[in-house]
Amino acid sequence: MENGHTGKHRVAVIGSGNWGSVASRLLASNTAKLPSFHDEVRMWVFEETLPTGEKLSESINQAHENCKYLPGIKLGTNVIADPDLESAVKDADMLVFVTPHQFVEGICKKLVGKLRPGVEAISLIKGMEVKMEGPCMISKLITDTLGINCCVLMGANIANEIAVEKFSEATIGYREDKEAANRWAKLFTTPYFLVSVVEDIEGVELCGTLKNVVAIAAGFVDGLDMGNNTKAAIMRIGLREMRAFSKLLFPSVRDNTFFESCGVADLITTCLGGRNRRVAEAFARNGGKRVF
Ligand SMILES: NC(=O)c1ccc[n+]([C@@H]2O[C@H](COP(=O)([O-])OP(=O)(O)OC[C@H]3O[C@@H](n4cnc5c(N)ncnc54)[C@H](O)[C@@H]3O)[C@@H](O)[C@H]2O)c1
Ligand SMILES: O=P(O)(O)OC[C@H](O)CO
Repeated sequence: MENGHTGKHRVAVIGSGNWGSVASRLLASNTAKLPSFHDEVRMWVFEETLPTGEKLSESINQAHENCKYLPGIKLGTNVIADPDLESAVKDADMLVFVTPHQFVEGICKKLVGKLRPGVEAISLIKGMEVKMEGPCMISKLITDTLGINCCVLMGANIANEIAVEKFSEATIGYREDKEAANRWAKLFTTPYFLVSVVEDIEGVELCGTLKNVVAIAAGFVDGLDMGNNTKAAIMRIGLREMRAFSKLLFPSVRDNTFFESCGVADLITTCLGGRNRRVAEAFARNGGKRVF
């Protein structure tokens, strides 16, 4: 697959929160170096007005920094913030979805009929839609709404650590199209971000989704000062339940996927340092009442 205009792939990132900004930075460092990609990474920004009165997208383009979601880190001059969704994706043939999961359906509906032919997608979103008919994976939502192939990238990836180039691993899950998955792996791999590829899209995506539930339990354990042994038990039993639940939803899910970065490693990092753990700890320490 090649982009018709220049022969180079063009990347757009849909989302500019903490992980969206870090992913854009990482991708832009690679597109600047790899000859098969156009330098520029367009990053769609859900527009906000900052306390200074400035628009977030303008501030990003001026300072090359997302002062709200990733303060203190330069994104690279080739990351261009764009508050107009249609304009952000119009030339792209590689789309990275990285918004909170609850916004994806609305975004996809706005993109119907607006994409170039042959576009490929990848989802970095850890979550699922729960509909009346049952759970729906985000990659499937993207594929069904837009009629495009969609891989997933999950892993032990606390964004603030990747922002300062601390070593991390990640797992790309794909269905059938290994060539597309390898292209994504090339685009994401850096010396500090090591990506592996597995043919188990549901397994990889469910790991990224379900570990959040276990992390909340781990946060309760911390908030109740129950100790490390109890927390380890929660993580072990949680991993076993993640596997059982995943296989119940998709019998094709592979055991080995739970030993990739997207599985046990993401579970550990989220239960140690993730936001889901933190929020649950704060809730428990506050006697089960809302903190904010
Ligand atoms: N932060 C991490 O360390 C991390 C790591 C791996 C995966 N993830 C996953 O990445 C996804 C995105 O998380 P994040 O950390 O980049 O976001 P975030 O929680 O830092 O920020 C929220 C984002 O949502 C945007 N937003 C608010 N209202 C919106 C709306 N109505 N429509 C569209 N966007 C809106 C905000 O502008 C902001 O960009 C999540 O699924 C998360 O689980 C996060
Ligand atoms: O901060 P959390 O809990 O959303 O977790 C962040 C990442 O998913 C860790 O891999």
